[in-house]
Amino acid sequence: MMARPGETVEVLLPVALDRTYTYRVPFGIELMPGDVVRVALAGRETVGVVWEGDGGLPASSNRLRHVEERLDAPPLRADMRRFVEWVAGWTLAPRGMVMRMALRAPEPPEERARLVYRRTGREPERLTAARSRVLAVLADGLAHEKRALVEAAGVSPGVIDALVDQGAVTPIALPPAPVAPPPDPGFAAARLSPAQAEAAAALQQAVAARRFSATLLEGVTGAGKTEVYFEAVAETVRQGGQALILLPEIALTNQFLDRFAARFGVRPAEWHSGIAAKKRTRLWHAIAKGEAAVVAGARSALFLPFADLRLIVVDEEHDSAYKQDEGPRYHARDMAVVRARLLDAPVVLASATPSIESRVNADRGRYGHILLPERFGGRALPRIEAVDMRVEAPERGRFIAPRLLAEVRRTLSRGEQALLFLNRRGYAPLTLCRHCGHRFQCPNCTAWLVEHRFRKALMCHHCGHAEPVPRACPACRTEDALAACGPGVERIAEEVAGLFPDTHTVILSSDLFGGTERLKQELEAVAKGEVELVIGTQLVAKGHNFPHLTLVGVLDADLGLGTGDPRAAERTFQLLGQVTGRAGRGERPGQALLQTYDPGHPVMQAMISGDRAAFYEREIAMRAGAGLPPFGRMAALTVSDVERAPAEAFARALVQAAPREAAIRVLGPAEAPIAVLRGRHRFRILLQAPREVALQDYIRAWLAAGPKLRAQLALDIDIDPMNFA
Ligand SMILES: Nc1ncnc2c1ncn2[C@@H]1O[C@H](COP(=O)(O)OP(=O)(O)OP(=O)(O)O)[C@@H](O)[C@H]1O
Ligand SMILES: [Zn+2]
Repeated sequence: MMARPGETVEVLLPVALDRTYTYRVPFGIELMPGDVVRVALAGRETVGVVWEGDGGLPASSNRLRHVEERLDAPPLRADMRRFVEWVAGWTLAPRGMVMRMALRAPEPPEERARLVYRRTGREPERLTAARSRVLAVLADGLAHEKRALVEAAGVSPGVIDALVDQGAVTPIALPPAPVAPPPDPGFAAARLSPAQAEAAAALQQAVAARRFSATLLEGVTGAGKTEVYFEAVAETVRQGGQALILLPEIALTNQFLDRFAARFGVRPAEWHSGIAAKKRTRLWHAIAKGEAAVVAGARSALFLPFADLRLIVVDEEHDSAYKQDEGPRYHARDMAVVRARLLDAPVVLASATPSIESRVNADRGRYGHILLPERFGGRALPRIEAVDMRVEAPERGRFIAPRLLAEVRRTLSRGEQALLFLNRRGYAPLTLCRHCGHRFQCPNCTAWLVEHRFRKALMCHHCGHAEPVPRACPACRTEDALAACGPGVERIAEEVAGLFPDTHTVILSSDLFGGTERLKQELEAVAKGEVELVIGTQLVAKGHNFPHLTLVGVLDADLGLGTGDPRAAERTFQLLGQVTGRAGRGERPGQALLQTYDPGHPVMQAMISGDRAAFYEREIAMRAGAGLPPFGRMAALTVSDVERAPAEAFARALVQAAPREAAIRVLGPAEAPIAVLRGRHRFRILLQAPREVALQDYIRAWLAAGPKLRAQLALDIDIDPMNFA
């Protein structure tokens, strides 16, 4: 509904509030929902969005502030406004905070034209040596950029300016190069296997239908799922629509971008926090104009202002990196399905190890289900065996069992690549004093400090606290008595260096010196086979294609089990499935060894037998029996305070105020497993309810009537929690 000068508009502001603010429309403009406006709030200027509500009323009060101006920005479209409402309603995050994610770069970009220089044909009044060198370069009759010209002629920029002043050279303004060159769907279509072709055809049909559909594309590791969904993307581009591909670790996936370029002739537009601000702004506006046809992005790309989004692909849909763990706590996979539904467009969820949620949706017919049960090109899945650490223990102070060591040797001697996987950064997860037993704990968190030898520091993996490793124990003052307990990847690297001193080894861990750029390079070197032995954390498990890798050794396959997380078995199954799935993707067959103290565990059994179906069946039955997601719904409320007592008292008061509702169980409060985090004491309340209960409505009503937060208290709401720490 339009609001005219003198009437009111409701404006949603990017602040932690649910409500909209009323402003008066100034003279000279009319405003519609979705318009991006600049307004003053509490003495500060801020950019907001005209929202649905009671706008369009006569502004009776003279005290009402007026809108400062409407920005020259693409309006937030109706489908995006509905999406914002939906995400806020689901996560119970303030609408303003969700809208903020949709308004990442509203200010119009500086579209600075590129200047190129050409000869006019007129001679300069005075011909110096420098000037004639420039004219010689320009003798090809083409237009050159200033920087190129300066370099080619070996002159200073002033020489070119002087030639322009004298009319010998003229600048020409070219429009800026497109921020996202168009992909060509016909560039190099892959030759698909019959199974792939069938899967691709089904997805292309879903795109052609231009209706909502959700499809689980489940294919074993190396099945070629990427090639399959690329065909759906191609179909979308052919029809003139836009496609979004979500990836969990987009900042690291040069390989993916190159594969896209091999298929479509150009790389897709990339959207993640590593993209420079200027480029992001240009991209944001290009996407709003419908110019960027394909975007590959992190979860925040869901909030991009697509003009004509007709396909969403969520690759590695099981990945827990899709859950945002601060601010609005949304799960990008689930919200991708919502966004697709609001757009009436298809969404494809791809994984070799689907989430239980998606599997259940597929089993129940809510999602389509496409299976690729075999690897591409007739390649075999790796052979997987357990190494029973109770009977095949490594030597004292070592972490690699003799059998795994022998396999590493054999692999290297054949000129193939091996990966040792341990999902733990640093050197040792615990440091203690041999003399008095003192353990190094984080001053801000209930967590042991992890020793990082390369950085020569003890670090907290929760808050980032770091301190130098002391010579003397701070408790008993004994010198040189500190002992490292347990291994991290750095310690494995030390063991390997002793055993294979001449082997080209690399550690891949998110805290590698040199950051993302270095990691990308190392990953590429691994893919090219330039590295013989890789030691890595979960970062190496994600979607990479390492054709030379034939052996994967998992040093502690039990690591993720035995936590209180209801998804512990599922997560471990996925992680082990992904990391072992890196082996044998090239010419040579692969194998994997899992070091475990519990080879009979259902997860280990599923890995060894390869009977994935049995694992899903069992896990789904267990969840159904216990009323756990996706059969029941959960929410976690975390109360925190800098002091312990008020946090606990408030959590208790909150539980006491919980309305009685037969179907909803309110558990707690209990101290959170990480009882103190970043200096805040934490108490947790868990809610469990059957699927059909509107849990958000219950929580909303409860909190509205319950005790009010005061002073340092904070309450954090997590619907469908993935993190129970
Ligand atoms: N039709 C095809 N033609 C040529 N090569 C293909 C084809 N399909 C797949 N491949 C190759 O097979 C390998 C595995 O494919 P891809 O990475 O898409 O598998 P995936 O199913 O995504 O595996 P994962 O789940 O482990 O990431 C890649 O090197 C890919 O280039
Ligand atoms: Zn800490």
